[in-house]
Amino acid sequence: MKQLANEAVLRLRDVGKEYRLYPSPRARLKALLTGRATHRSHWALRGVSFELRRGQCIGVIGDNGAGKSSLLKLLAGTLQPSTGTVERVGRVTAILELGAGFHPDFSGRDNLYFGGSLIGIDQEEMRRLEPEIVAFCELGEALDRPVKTYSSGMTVRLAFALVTAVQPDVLIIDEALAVGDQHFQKKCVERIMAFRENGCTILFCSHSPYHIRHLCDAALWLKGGEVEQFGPTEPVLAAYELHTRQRQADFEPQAAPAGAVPAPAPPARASQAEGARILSVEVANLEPQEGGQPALLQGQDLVVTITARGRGQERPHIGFMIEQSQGVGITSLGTHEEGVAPRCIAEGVWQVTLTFPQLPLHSGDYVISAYLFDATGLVVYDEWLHYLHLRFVAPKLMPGLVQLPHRWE
Ligand SMILES: Nc1ncnc2c1ncn2[C@@H]1O[C@H](COP(=O)(O)OP(=O)(O)OP(=O)(O)O)[C@@H](O)[C@H]1O
Repeated sequence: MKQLANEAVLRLRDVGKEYRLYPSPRARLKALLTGRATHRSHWALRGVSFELRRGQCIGVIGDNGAGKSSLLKLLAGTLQPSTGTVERVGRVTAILELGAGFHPDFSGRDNLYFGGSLIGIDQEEMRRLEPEIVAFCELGEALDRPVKTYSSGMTVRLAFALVTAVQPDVLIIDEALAVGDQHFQKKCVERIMAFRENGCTILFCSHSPYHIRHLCDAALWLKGGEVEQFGPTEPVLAAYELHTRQRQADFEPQAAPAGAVPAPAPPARASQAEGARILSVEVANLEPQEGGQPALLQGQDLVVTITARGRGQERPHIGFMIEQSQGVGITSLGTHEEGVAPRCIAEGVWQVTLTFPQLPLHSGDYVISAYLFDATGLVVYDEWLHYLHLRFVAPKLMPGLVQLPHRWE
């Protein structure tokens, strides 16, 4: 069958998922035996309808408990919907709960055949794929040891190599990739990107707005089990970030009054890469203000210096983002995207200075974030999200957000 570029590969119609909560295991058994309902029901998803087309990359976002994992499991087919239908076209592969299907007493190699048969790879095909999988997972001699002797990182490597040995039509990924070392994470991301270039539809759930912004062409925001928004990434992400900030403000009644902006906050996320982290983010010519007001930028140039420690000898990449304080993204930049190499200022310590001459923004309050990436720019080592709020006063008062390059005739 000829496959059309905009053909739907996944279609959900009015999908709901109910979890039944019993007061005790005994009550569950009793309900089973008597057929009388003694449970409390919890609808983790309700009325979810959308379509994914071939080649789309979708990021799923939402607060804890919004139903993201339940949705991914329904799409993967490891969970059945309580209402509605999920239609899949072609091969759907899920990287969820990696390694959960392995048999602990079998060797890694035997588990390839065992696990492969569960995801539709027969013995003959596995014999053909085995050398590639073995090379990718880099387990060496450990491959012939029982899986129960593996670390969680080793299990993930084997499982990832197995489930991605054949390019699927749809790839579903949760945060499982956070396990495993940076070297392997990078390989995984590269493989996923290659799938994407070959027209595979990718759906992933991530708490990293950077990855969603850069990898996805659409975002799906789940709120309380329902689709709050589904559409092009940027507006959905901006709306979600605004919601997150409002939620935070509701939870922090002691925080500064409306309009006031907090002083530099500690980093939003500590680095997980051995030692790789942002060391400082400095903005030149900032004058602190009283009464919780954001620091005032003196002059018209915005000059930001970001210093970071890399991983070993690797030359990392550095990213920057500026947004309106109320959550509208303005620009994000990365050295990897512009072929810029951060300068080395001490062993393993790197720095960039980013200058926006005559900052073309209108007067207002802004917030900046800094990112540290690996040498490919794919893996985020560290992120200081909304690190510094600042106020900028443009020479002229004009409505709007930014002065675009323009020409009058
Ligand atoms: N097996 C289960 N039995 C009962 N309730 C469940 C079960 N799995 C999930 N839930 C509930 O369903 C809701 C959605 O859970 P889900 O794990 O899908 O959310 P999530 O968006 O992935 O959350 P998180 O970001 O915290 O991982 C939550 O209220 C959760 O407590």
